Amino acid sequence: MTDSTATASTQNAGATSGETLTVRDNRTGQEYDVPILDGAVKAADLGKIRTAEDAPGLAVYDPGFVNTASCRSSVTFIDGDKGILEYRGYPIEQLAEKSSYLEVAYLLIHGELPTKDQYDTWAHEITYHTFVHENVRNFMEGFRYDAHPMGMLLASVGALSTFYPESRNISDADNRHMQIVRLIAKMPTLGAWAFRHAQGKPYVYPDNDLGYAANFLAMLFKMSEPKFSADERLVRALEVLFILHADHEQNASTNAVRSVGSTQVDPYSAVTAGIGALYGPLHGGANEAVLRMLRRIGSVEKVPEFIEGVKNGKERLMGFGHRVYKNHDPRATIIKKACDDVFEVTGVNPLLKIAVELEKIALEDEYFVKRRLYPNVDFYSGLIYEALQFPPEMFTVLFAIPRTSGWLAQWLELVQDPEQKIARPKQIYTGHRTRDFVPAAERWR
Ligand SMILES: CC(=O)SCCNC(=O)CCNC(=O)[C@H](O)C(C)(C)COP(=O)(O)OP(=O)(O)OC[C@H]1O[C@@H](n2cnc3c(N)ncnc32)[C@H](O)[C@@H]1OP(=O)(O)O
Ligand SMILES: O=C([O-])CC(=O)C(=O)O
Repeated sequence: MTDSTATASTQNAGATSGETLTVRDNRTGQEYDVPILDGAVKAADLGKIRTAEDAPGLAVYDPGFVNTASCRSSVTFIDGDKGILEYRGYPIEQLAEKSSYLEVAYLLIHGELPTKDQYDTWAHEITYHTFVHENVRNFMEGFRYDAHPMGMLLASVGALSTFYPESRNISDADNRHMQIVRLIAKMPTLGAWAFRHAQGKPYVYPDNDLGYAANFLAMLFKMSEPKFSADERLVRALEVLFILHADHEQNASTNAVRSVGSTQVDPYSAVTAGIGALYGPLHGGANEAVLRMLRRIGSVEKVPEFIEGVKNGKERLMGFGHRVYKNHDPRATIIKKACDDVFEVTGVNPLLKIAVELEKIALEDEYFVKRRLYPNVDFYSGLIYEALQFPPEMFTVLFAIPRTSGWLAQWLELVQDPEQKIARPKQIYTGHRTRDFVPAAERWR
């Protein structure tokens, strides 16, 4: 039993469909009878008793992993009911206010805040690995003019693995460190090039004299909008967004990184899987979807009608709801405040009014209250990105870049974990059983 506070009765081992399994919570002494379905017990039915040992001989059926802990981790702590998020024990509010993205990346990867020397070495390493091989650049130039930047990023990160074949040796600590540095360093370069590609503009090389976020902005906007690399308030706003997006325990993309990483593949391939998962509109792609939704709604007057559509199941309120946060997402609160700082420089994004009205109506509406749906990290971030003149297609790239440090921290934890096994879930088979094959010539006669 891995959960020290709860055990289950094993008296029903070997039970089959239609029967029930009795599980006992040792903390409360309470016993539950849970139904057995096709040789499995629904994890949701097990309540607080969640380990596979609770149902000996049976699979635990848990679509979407609502009640399944896939790993032990010391990277990020979330209390979804209280709206608490901590990286390595440090509250997100303090990190967003007082730290820098590179310091947070160091913290996530190494587990502790850096000393001055450690930070200087780390920042130097990251800064001097921002350049990307010219053949990757040529590869990126081959994409269609309207290629989605997330698709370009995904493919380019996958391609990087071929430039560093030594990255397949994941048992060597120095080698692992080198790939972690390379990935964190090169993501902004690849992201900026994907953006320039869509704009039909020449790619801009990294400037090693600039900090992480400032360098990224320079590669994006140099020649067209130099003010974005100059205004410190905007650089800081981007830095804060990077900190807020750096990690979020076992979200879908991190789970993808861990799942692929569990095969002991190189970290570029594992992170590529994470980028693919993040691209989806129910995950990181929601920030792009929110902006498109706000534009489609068009005015504050149309908000009630839109909300009705959501309640009738015709629409989904993008940027709302979360698997873990059932009270509020602390990142959304910080981002909403950051909007004010950014809009002071750029002018207010007119879509803000629609977003605020959506939140106001939703938070008073029984549908959302009952389901405990609140704005998540993606609800307000797009408004800042748009004020910084990013097109919506870039929003998820702006998520993927900082999430790379979190993915890699979790990957590192995974490959160093002696309990780690290849991720290979069971299934509940619902198809045909053995039947005789009839050759095509006979079937089509
Ligand atoms: C960085 C991130 O990934 S943050 C999340 C970004 N994603 C989004 O913003 C997309 C919109 N939100 C959603 O789709 C969901 O809330 C998710 C994917 C984030 C979480 O999904 P789950 O934990 O599986 O919740 P689930 O889909 O079971 O929702 C529970 C109930 O709330 C409803 N619901 C959940 N989110 C929403 C929403 N945004 N709008 C309308 N209804 C919603 C569901 O329809 C369901 O209702 P029901 O019980 O009547 O069937
Ligand atoms: O944790 C989740 O499910 C999604 C999320 O908020 C994130 O990845 O930042």
